Amino acid sequence: MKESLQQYAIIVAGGTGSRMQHSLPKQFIELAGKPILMHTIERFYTYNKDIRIVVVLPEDQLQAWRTLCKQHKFPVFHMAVPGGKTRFGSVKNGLATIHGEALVAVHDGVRPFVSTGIIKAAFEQAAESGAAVVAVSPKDSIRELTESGSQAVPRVRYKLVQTPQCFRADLLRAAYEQPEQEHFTDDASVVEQLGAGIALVEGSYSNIKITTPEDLLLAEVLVKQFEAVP
Ligand SMILES: Nc1ccn([C@@H]2O[C@H](COP(=O)(O)OP(=O)(O)OP(=O)(O)O)[C@@H](O)[C@H]2O)c(=O)n1
Ligand SMILES: C[C@](O)(CO)[C@H](O)COP(=O)(O)O
Repeated sequence: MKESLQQYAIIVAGGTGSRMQHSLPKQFIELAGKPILMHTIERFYTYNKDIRIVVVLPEDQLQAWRTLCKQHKFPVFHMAVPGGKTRFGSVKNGLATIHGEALVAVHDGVRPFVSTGIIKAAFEQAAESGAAVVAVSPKDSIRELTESGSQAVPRVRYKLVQTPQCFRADLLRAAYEQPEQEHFTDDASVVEQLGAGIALVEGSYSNIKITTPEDLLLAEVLVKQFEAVP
């Protein structure tokens, strides 16, 4: 039987959160008494106590993060590294700390409501096929913008992509050797550029990316439900 590979999580939290219009980068805003980023890290540790966690932070926040971890007596061991100007640069910096054969999940630091079941399913699929991405079906109708206005498109042909996005480490490394391109909005788009197939794993409508102020209101509700039924 093949031994299972070491699992890593790169939790990207190197952004400024401009759309949140808050005085703090959104990953540090407190939810139920601790920064959003701590909730996110805990999800991966709850899933697997042996996972190795790499947290990517804005360079000027590294010291502040260490202080926050001390203040909150945050128990989860992790490596913290400085981010890049873009998400692509931040993932690349996180990936540079990972060597050898492994499975790597890339997850947004501002998606604290990912379930352990989804993390498990994404890792299992990546172990089988090399690349797996969590996604949900759209609930709204979709229109594509055209030169003359817009046009309805069949929504059954679309998925909304979330994180975690899990990959065999060698595939992810090769992908992030490529020069950054404008259409690289997530890790799957970078890996796909190599010609690799991407498997989809069912996500959850609770696995929101906290992006704009109204997401914080929703997060206040979700965190209560999540703490009751993790
Ligand atoms: N240079 C960057 C930009 C983004 N991210 C991370 O990627 C995730 C998803 O990005 P997004 O929600 O866009 O975060 P921000 O870039 O911080 O937000 P905004 O675009 O509103 O400024 C976040 O956890 C964010 O911290 C990162 O690690 N490094
Ligand atoms: C990676 C991602 O969360 C998948 O939905 C998304 O692409 C991030 O986009 P953002 O513009 O960096 O928030």
